[in-house]
Amino acid sequence: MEEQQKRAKFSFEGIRRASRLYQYAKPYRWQFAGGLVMLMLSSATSLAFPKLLGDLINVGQAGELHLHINRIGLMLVAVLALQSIFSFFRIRIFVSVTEKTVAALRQATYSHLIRLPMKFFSERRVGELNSRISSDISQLQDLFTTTLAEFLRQVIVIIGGIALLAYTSWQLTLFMLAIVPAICILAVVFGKFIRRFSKQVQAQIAESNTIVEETLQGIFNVKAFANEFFETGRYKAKTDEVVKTGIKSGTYQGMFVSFLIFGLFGAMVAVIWKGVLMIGDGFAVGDLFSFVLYSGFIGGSISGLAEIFTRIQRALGASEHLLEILDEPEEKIQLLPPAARRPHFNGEIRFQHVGFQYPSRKDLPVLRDVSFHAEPGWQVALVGPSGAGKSTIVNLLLRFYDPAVGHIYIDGQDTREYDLSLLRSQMAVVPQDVFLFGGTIRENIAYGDTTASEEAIVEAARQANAWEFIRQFPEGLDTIVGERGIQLSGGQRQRIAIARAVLRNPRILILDEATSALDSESEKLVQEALDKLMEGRTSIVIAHRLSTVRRADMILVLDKGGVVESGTHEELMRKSEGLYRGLSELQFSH
Ligand SMILES: Nc1ncnc2c1ncn2[C@@H]1O[C@H](COP(=O)(O)OP(=O)(O)OP(=O)(O)O)[C@@H](O)[C@H]1O
Repeated sequence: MEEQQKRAKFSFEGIRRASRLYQYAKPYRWQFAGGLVMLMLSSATSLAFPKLLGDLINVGQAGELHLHINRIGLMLVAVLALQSIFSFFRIRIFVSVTEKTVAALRQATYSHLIRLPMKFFSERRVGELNSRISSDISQLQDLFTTTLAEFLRQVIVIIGGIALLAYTSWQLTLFMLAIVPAICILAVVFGKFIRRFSKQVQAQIAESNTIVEETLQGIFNVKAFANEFFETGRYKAKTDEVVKTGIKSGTYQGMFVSFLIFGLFGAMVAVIWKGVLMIGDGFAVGDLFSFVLYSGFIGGSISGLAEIFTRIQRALGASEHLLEILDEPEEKIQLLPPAARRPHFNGEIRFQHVGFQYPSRKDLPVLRDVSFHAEPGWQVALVGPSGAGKSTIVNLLLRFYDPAVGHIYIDGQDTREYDLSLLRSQMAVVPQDVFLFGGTIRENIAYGDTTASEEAIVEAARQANAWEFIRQFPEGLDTIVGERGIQLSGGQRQRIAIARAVLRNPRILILDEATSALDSESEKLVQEALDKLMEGRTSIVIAHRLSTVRRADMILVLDKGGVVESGTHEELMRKSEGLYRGLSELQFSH
């Protein structure tokens, strides 16, 4: 029952909601109208054929073929020529409108998607979002280029055809109409039933594609865990499901087609039978011939409508998915003028009784009553066992999320009151797993400030101790890294990330220390670069090795979401029962 209600709502609400996507086509509405005119003209000319052929037979029957053959022949050629011209322009115009509309829709969806808050991304899979932009939009493209045009053409043929038929013989038209619409209604009901299956097949195909995408992206893990057979099994199970549903859907489709053939051709036979009985008295053989042709046109169009109806419903489903994304509220970010990006903050940070849980797991408090105060230029180290909430503190500072209770102040002002883009422009992150985009080293460093000059980039690389190794590559800054380029070592990637941060010149620096050990030479270079980078800025360091936090101005020891100890290394070491001292002894005992 509930399912049915939902589906009924889907039809009416769906069309209304999907019509909102019309805004992307609006700039091209006149062009689209031109295409519609072409479509109407080409459909109308196609309606002239049966009439002309019928006339040809009639004059033949009357033995006057030689008198009229040239006239009718020429008219047929003219109709053909007109139809070709109209069809060419219809396709050309519709394709151009569609391409532009679909590109606008793609751009709008992507630009919206990338502005959504982190909360949105932490709850969704990349593969799923990817398919929104690729396959859902392609379905809409089909709708605009072929489906809609087909739909209108069929409607014109049906209405125009019936009008012409009624003109030839209204009795025979009534007879035909008594049979065909009944079949048409049955066809639509059947078509709706089939649609359920094609939707299911699509969903299953999307799921199996997600497996391919995720395992290829994470191929390192798949291989390292020797899980090739496990993944093959998982993929096989999913694709086997597709086969099962696909075959079921195919069976019903087959039944649907046979039903249409039997019903429609049966109707045609009935019409011919009735028509033959009516010949004579102003109704000639040629008229019956054109009548049957028109009925064929109409029958074909009606059966085509059911398929088109299914396609429109599918496109409605796709637009529903897209609208779901487009309706998600964006983060309040904006393009900052370069002047606004200049150092702005002093870098004083205060957490006041901050409590937090992730929106996706509301029952699990991740931070409880976290309070601390860092003076500008301080180096604050966050230590504590895995899952203690260190990264969460950073997430809140970057305002990926807002605290559930309490406040975070920067320079005495609540972070919620700052412009989000300005706030983030004052920070830079050197993450644990450095992500390099598949481009040149130059582009990767310039990610910190996309307007930076060549000199600034080189200087940043120098400061990050990265210039030495970059210079040794034959292509220098233009060396391609990432998927299709050379693979950099862990230490090199870290230094690229540091150069990125240097270029950004942030007031607040966030460092997520790499957990993987670098060799001592590389470690020295990275540490040196980091020390230089931290100079004169407030920095929050997520420390995994206690050896690096000794010089911190303040160490916050976190456990189960709360700050259990805080102070300098010396202060904390004095607490004989303290967690920090315990952890410290554990790390240095071997
Ligand atoms: N996006 C998220 N949605 C729901 N829960 C999350 C999310 N991110 C982290 N958590 C949970 O919040 C808790 C704290 O995680 P957090 O990443 O802050 O810990 P951490 O101290 O940085 O750990 P580690 O040192 O292992 O990185 C964990 O229990 C984790 O499962």
